[in-house]
Amino acid sequence: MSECIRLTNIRTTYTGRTVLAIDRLTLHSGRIYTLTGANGAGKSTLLSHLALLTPPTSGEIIFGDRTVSWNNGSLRHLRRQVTLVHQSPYLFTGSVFANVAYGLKLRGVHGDELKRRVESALNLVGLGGFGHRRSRELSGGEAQRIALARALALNTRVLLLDEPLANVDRTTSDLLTAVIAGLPGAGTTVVMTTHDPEHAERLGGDRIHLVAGELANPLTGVKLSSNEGDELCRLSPKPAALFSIA
Ligand SMILES: Nc1ncnc2c1ncn2[C@@H]1O[C@H](COP(=O)(O)OP(=O)(O)OP(=O)(O)O)[C@@H](O)[C@H]1O
Repeated sequence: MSECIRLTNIRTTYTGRTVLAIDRLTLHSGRIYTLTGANGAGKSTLLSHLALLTPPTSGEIIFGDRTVSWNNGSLRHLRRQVTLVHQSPYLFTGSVFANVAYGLKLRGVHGDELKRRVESALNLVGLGGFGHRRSRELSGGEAQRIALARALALNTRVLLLDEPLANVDRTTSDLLTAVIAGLPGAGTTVVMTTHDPEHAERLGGDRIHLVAGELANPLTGVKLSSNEGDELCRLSPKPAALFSIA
């Protein structure tokens, strides 16, 4: 199993307060991770580092085989391999097609290839045929699915999803869960944050659980020792052992 992202000795501090302290964390290619933790545990901060949007105060991030350097042009190249879908994604005024096509066009995809990739992404989220709809006329759940389609169309190496299931009904949640669960098969590394243990269980994958900015066992809340962040799959509980669902 090849390494996709490795974090070493990460410390992130705001006004003198350490909000993230991760000695080692390794994410593998083609795996799915659910990122859990209470409000303020550091999930968004970690997601922002993984998206290469903000640097930690100290420590090292290795992306693929490259150490991330925060102040040179290579960052732009690396960022193109990561997509972050925000909890309340912004769709600009215009058609659904234009929204999904936007990032592809920036990457130089045009014509039939553009059309094919947009339609295939819309089909994946169950909204085939929605291309002509106005984005402002979508329901919240539909907008969430379009935002996911926009990310899927880019087919990046890493997909980061911030609470994609938080504001959708059960049917949409099931559909999105099935789509997300299928992504590692295509080689994508997925990290999805959630407050809801049931969502984490339904999606499966390995758990990255944070307690006050540190990696912890999702079952017990006990902080991990420094090398356990490399072995999350060993620590991730089997669903039935963790939660019972009605
Ligand atoms: N820009 C900032 N300036 C100062 N403190 C910040 C900043 N961003 C985050 N924090 C603090 O860092 C800690 C971690 O915040 P973060 O948003 O990463 O947590 P979270 O787990 O995503 O929380 P939530 O579930 O509420 O979204 C919190 O105590 C927060 O107040």
